[in-house]
Amino acid sequence: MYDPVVTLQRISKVYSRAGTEMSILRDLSFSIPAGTFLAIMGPSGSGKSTLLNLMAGIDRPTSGIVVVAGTRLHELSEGDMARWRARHIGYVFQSYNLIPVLTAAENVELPLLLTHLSRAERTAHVKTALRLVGLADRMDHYPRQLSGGQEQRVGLARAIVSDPTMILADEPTGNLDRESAEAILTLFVRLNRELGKTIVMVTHDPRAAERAQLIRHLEKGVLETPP
Ligand SMILES: Nc1ncnc2c1ncn2[C@@H]1O[C@H](COP(=O)(O)OP(=O)(O)OP(=O)(O)O)[C@@H](O)[C@H]1O
Repeated sequence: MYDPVVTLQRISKVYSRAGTEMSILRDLSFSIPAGTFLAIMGPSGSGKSTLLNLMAGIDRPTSGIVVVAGTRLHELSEGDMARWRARHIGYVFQSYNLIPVLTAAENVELPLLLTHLSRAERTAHVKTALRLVGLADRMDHYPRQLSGGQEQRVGLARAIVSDPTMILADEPTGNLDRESAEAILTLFVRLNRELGKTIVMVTHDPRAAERAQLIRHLEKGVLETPP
């Protein structure tokens, strides 16, 4: 158990475009205790996805140190980072990002292809993950044969199948109707409460954020706790 799971120390992120520098995150420091379900809110363009991607090791800060699951991410090579990410991060995307030519079960199995698990073990893990999201009867369906809500539940099964240290979700309910969104949020709450998963969710939706234990607002590159 890593506690805190995430520590950000004096993180800054600056993008340069057409000779102009844009400071997206400014001297940001905070940590996320193990077992937290945190929602990050903030206006469009405030850097929420950038912040999530720093925690996932998908992006690197301009300055500052990111420590996730006991690892200082800047010390990893790209190859080590990919292996580290497969072990520790489950990522849920707004637009699901399922591979259309693979079935639900094959999509969920993908992260396990990077592990040493046997085929039989992989199948067992895939079944467990799909059962957990209530889609045991849709294993052989292709994404086009699923509703948006079901596709996102497959996305969530793929994120949890390797039992990662942390789940990161970028607007996971952004493309869903209210009922499907509630189903996904209820799954997040269960994963957090029953399995102790640390979850960081970026969202615009105050009703989604309310389901988290903790809400932080990103405003002009700084994280604020609402009153
Ligand atoms: N690779 C990049 N190069 C240059 N600018 C970028 C890059 N990625 C993001 N930005 C800029 O950084 C800012 C923050 O982007 P980010 O996607 O993190 O915001 P966000 O809060 O997640 O927004 P939204 O809610 O609209 O998804 C935006 O102004 C964006 O244009």
